[in-house]
Amino acid sequence: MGSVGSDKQITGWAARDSSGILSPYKYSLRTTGAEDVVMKVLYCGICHTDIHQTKNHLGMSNYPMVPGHEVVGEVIEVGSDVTKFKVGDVVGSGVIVGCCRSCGPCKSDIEQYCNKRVWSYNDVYTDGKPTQGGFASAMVVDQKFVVKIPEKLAPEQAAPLLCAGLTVYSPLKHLGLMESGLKAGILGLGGVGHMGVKIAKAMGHHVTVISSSDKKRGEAMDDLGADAYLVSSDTEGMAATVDSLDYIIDTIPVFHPLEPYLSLLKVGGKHVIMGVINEPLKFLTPVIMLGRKSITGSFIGSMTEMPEMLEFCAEKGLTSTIEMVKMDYVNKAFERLERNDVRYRFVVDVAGSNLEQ
Ligand SMILES: NC(=O)C1=CN([C@@H]2O[C@H](COP(=O)(O)OP(=O)(O)OC[C@H]3O[C@@H](n4cnc5c(N)ncnc54)[C@H](OP(=O)(O)O)[C@@H]3O)[C@@H](O)[C@H]2O)C=CC1
Ligand SMILES: O=C/C=C/c1ccc(O)c(O)c1
Ligand SMILES: [Zn+2]
Ligand SMILES: [Zn+2]
Repeated sequence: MGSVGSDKQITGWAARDSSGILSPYKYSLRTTGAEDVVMKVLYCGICHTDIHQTKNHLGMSNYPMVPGHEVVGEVIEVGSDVTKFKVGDVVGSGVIVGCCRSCGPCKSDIEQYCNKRVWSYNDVYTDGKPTQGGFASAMVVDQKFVVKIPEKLAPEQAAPLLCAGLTVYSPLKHLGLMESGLKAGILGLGGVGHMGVKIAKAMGHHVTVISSSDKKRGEAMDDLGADAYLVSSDTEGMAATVDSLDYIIDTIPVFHPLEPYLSLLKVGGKHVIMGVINEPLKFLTPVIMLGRKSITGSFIGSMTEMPEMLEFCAEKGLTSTIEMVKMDYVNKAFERLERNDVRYRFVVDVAGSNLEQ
């Protein structure tokens, strides 16, 4: 297996243009560097960001693009200076695979905010080659950006934690929102949102799901354990919830008005924006001033928080709720995710899809 990381040709599934349609694509892995971990990809979750990127919603996409940043794999080779991992370990990697290591954010262990961050795909690595993601038979990742998957977690269910789980855990920790008894709003019950419900419940919060439809009510309450379910177009329900929430995790991936949701926050409440939205959001200033409310954003989490979040999930018995598919279903899965037809994360069984055949 030692040759896999030595400019070996592998197969991934790549988008070639903004249609976003993925098809098999052969490319070479970089030669294994001293700090590199080579993993055979086992599973990779499909995040809504993969749609934004493959369909060029942000106008910055380069093709061919192999997406996928919720990657769980088995270590098949390690570089000479790798100390944290050995062959056979089950490991994960996420959205970021590189940073400068010398700026303020890097020195403060919040390297996700490094302006020289290297994205796991649709970016250029330090060797000048394009980065490619987890919908591929293998990946090479610097050990700093690799995490061990706790044995208590099933690898396929751990995959969505590497982006969706971390994206919720990090702002709750950073904003001091981990104490029990808080009142949470989870806006948009998709991949990130469903982990929001599970993580907030595990922290002892009272969780209200705020959804665009009534379709997920039963599952949200019965399966995910939400305490309340509010449809955003239900004016009476929204009015009854005004001034009651400590925070809202906003995962809506498209333009939406903020004022109806900001009014649900208590004095001092926090609206945390997660969605990647390519047009300006607007709101009238009194809605935040007359309540000292904050609107903030948050981007994944750090590599220090990653193992902490996985351990939190393992200890609390939290897993993601997934629909597992093979790679030949990936285009259908993207299409279903885009039309809000998944409960709650697709995970591709990459190793079981025999990409190298
Ligand atoms: N900041 C960060 O670090 C991260 C950002 N993201 C971004 O967060 C967003 C959500 O990602 P993810 O959870 O994977 O996406 P999903 O598609 O899985 O979930 C989004 C949810 O938002 C709601 N929604 C979808 N379309 C609309 C619409 N037109 N109007 C109102 N509500 C809508 C739906 O919930 P319901 O049916 O309940 O209304 C849907 O399930 C994306 O923009 C993604 O790029 C993702 C990960 C990390
Ligand atoms: O899924 C994780 C990535 C989120 C993300 C946040 C901000 C941004 O500009 C992106 O391109 C992606
Ligand atoms: Zn993601
Ligand atoms: Zn940096």
